[in-house]
Amino acid sequence: MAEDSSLSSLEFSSSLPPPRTRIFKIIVIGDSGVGKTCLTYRFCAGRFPDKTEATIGVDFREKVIEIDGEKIKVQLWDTAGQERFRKSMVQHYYRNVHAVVFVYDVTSAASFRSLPAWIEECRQHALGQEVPRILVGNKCDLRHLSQVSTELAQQFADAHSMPLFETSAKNPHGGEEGGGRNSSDHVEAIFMTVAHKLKSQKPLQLGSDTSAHRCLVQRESAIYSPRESKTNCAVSGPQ
Ligand SMILES: Nc1nc2c(ncn2[C@@H]2O[C@H](COP(=O)(O)OP(=O)(O)OP(=O)(O)O)[C@@H](O)[C@H]2O)c(=O)[nH]1
Ligand SMILES: [Mg+2]
Repeated sequence: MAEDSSLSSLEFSSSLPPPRTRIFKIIVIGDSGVGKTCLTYRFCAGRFPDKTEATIGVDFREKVIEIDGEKIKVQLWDTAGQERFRKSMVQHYYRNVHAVVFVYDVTSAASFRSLPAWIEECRQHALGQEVPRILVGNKCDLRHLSQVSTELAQQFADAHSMPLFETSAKNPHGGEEGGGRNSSDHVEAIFMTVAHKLKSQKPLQLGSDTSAHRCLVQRESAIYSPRESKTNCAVSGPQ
């Protein structure tokens, strides 16, 4: 009998679900060519891609990071900047999103001027004010070609209550290629900052209502704000 009960407790413990990994869905948006694919690739693969083509629809990149002993899956949605490649996907970008990264290219004043339109798109998709937004000026390795001053970008960021990061997906340690300047933010640090912010905003909820369960019951049509979503279920692909 004693043997039986120890067997069943062994079976029970081995059938427990493995520790869950929360998913933070972060969308990266901005004009075509600003470097969204390169930035997300740099964060997830750790290097600048050899070659990129215009993104069609969306590409997903994921990286599991650890914050305070908790494993978190950062799921980056590398969206298409070209209208014709994004229009059928836009509503999926914004569904259950946890944070938004706006990207402009420091060598393109036009990409900076487009930012209000990207912010407006977020508004139209009813993104809650609690969803963190950050502003990233990319291609800082080409400072000598810069068309957007840090001061101007900072004013814009302040006006929209966003932190500003200036970086380079190509040379994330900053500065001109081969030069000595070292003023850019590291790509890794930027996404880690977002993840830290999300983690502090969404403390891990313990209890029977597990993330796996919620993911299963979450309906495609269900719209809820990330604040309501205590367990951060995110879809794993285009819906
Ligand atoms: N010098 C420099 N070039 C970059 C950097 N980031 C991206 N690029 C280049 O900019 C071009 C566009 O980069 P992508 O990452 O494909 O741009 P995107 O924003 O994803 O464009 P879409 O997919 O069309 O929306 C490519 O030729 C990249 O090599 C950077 O930090 N520095
Ligand atoms: Mg792209």
